[in-house]
Amino acid sequence: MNCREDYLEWDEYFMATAFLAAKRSKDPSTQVGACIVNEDRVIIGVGYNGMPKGCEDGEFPWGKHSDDSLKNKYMYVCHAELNAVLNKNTANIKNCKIYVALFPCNECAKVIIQSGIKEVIYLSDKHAHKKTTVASKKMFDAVGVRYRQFVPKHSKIVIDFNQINWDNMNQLPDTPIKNRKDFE
Ligand SMILES: Nc1nc(=O)n([C@H]2C[C@H](O)[C@@H](COP(=O)(O)O)O2)cc1CO
Ligand SMILES: [Zn+2]
Repeated sequence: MNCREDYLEWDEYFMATAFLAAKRSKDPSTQVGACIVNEDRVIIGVGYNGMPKGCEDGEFPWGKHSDDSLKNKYMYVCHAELNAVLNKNTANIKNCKIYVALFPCNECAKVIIQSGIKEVIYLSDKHAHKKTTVASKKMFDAVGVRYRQFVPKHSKIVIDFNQINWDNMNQLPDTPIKNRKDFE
């Protein structure tokens, strides 16, 4: 029997991991995820945008349009890239890659550079016109951090929790495992 052909490629897998992490975000307008991968293609850190630990939802705002900046999320929220770096489960992340849904802002660019990450793979550069993004690219270019856009082959990857209960191996019709004996 031949191997499956519709398995995820590495870039798809790591970007999908970043997007899955983003599902944890409580930000009502933009959910961002990030995934750090080492030279052996092992995931060593994942993060999403959220309030600092202990800064409770009731006390900190998720809005962004108040004239009082203390009442906007931007003062408080930790970006996905920062959390992924802080969550890393190994001391050394030199030469790692970071997969992230949005191009990193200038503050995260500093963190990425200081941590030794050498490549940024992003999906969207929708803030390319903003100075924060221009500053990020200026720093990445200066220090030789590579960046490239990930262009997905599929616009969706579906996770079906039920699929594990079906017998795909033998290409049987949608058959629950409990009825498997019927086909053996
Ligand atoms: N690279 C990024 N990583 C992130 O985690 N974020 C977060 C910060 C905010 O929580 C949200 C952006 O909010 P908004 O301005 O689109 O409503 O995404 C934003 C960017 C964009 O630079
Ligand atoms: Zn950032």
